[in-house]
Amino acid sequence: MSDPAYLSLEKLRLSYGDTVAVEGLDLAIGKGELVALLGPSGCGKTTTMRAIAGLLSPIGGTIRLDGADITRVAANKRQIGLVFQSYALFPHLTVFDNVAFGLKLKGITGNALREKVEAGLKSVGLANYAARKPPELSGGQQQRVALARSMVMEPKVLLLDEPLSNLDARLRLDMRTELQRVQAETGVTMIFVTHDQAEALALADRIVVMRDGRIEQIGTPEDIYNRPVSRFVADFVGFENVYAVRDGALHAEKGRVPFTGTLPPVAGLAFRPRHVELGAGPLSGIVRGVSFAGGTREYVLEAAFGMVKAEADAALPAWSLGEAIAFDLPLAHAAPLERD
Ligand SMILES: Nc1ncnc2c1ncn2[C@@H]1O[C@H](COP(=O)(O)OP(=O)(O)OP(=O)(O)O)[C@@H](O)[C@H]1O
Repeated sequence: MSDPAYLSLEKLRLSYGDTVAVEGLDLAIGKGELVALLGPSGCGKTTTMRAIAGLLSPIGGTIRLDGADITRVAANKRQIGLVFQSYALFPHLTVFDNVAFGLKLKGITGNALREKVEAGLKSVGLANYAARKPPELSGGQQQRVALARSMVMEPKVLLLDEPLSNLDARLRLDMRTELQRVQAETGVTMIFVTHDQAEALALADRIVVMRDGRIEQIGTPEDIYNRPVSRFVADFVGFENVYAVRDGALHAEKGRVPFTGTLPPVAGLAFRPRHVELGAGPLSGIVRGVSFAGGTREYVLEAAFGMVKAEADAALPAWSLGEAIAFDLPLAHAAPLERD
């Protein structure tokens, strides 16, 4: 990340008619960075991408790329590539002609065209598939053709909207690696949209968590995973037990958690299920759910203050439904929240 503001969004405001979808968005992305926009459905991820691509005109704010104000520059003049979740390949054209399509529009022909297309296909591991047509390819291969088609245009920024969402779990993992490799080899700046936290954590240099058209938190995957700033982010990255801190006490949905230690001056505390200590401690709950999850067993406990999600090594003897368990929420493992 050499230049922290290769692409910058400043006070960006985006709407569909009277509906404001994105409000006051500030974001600076460095050259060569791989940034994930993460958030639930409807939080404004795609809308933000459409504005960066030039497919939606902002009602306020500025977009700068490589030192130039591109807020009002037409989409096809921005040098920004776009890969959508539906690959939108031309089914009747060969893989070669699909990848060549945009280059031809730019007037590139002959050997120069062939070399670029072949290099593009090689970069996504499809050098031997040039003569096939999209229906003769797997979903993952089609996705890679779409990636090659964007990459050969040598975009300054590549936008990927849910690029892996149509792939099965196995292909998804392969494509994650593929995206990281292409990004590392070409150094292209990439922004991708996902509502899958595992995907964002695995791929991104930085994650932008969005909520209701605003940014809730920006940080490295480690920041987001270990130090969520709010209940919203904590929920999103798997802290299933989130409590508010008020008047020196811990508050859950149904009342106070009878916590004896001194609480830090924060707005909330979040505990991952695997950090709930089962079998001993000052708290107690009845087992209302137990499920085997491979290496661990997941428990839902009903305590007086509400439900608690816990996890224990599957090698340990299992507690049964209806059994009462003592447990502890160890402060040492809690993530402190700046905002509830
Ligand atoms: N064409 C449209 N006309 C009116 N409102 C729209 C339009 N497209 C999106 N919206 C609204 O704008 C808001 C943001 O939508 P957006 O598609 O950016 O969300 P998203 O985070 O990408 O969601 P998803 O993960 O479901 O794709 C939502 O409230 C949505 O209903």
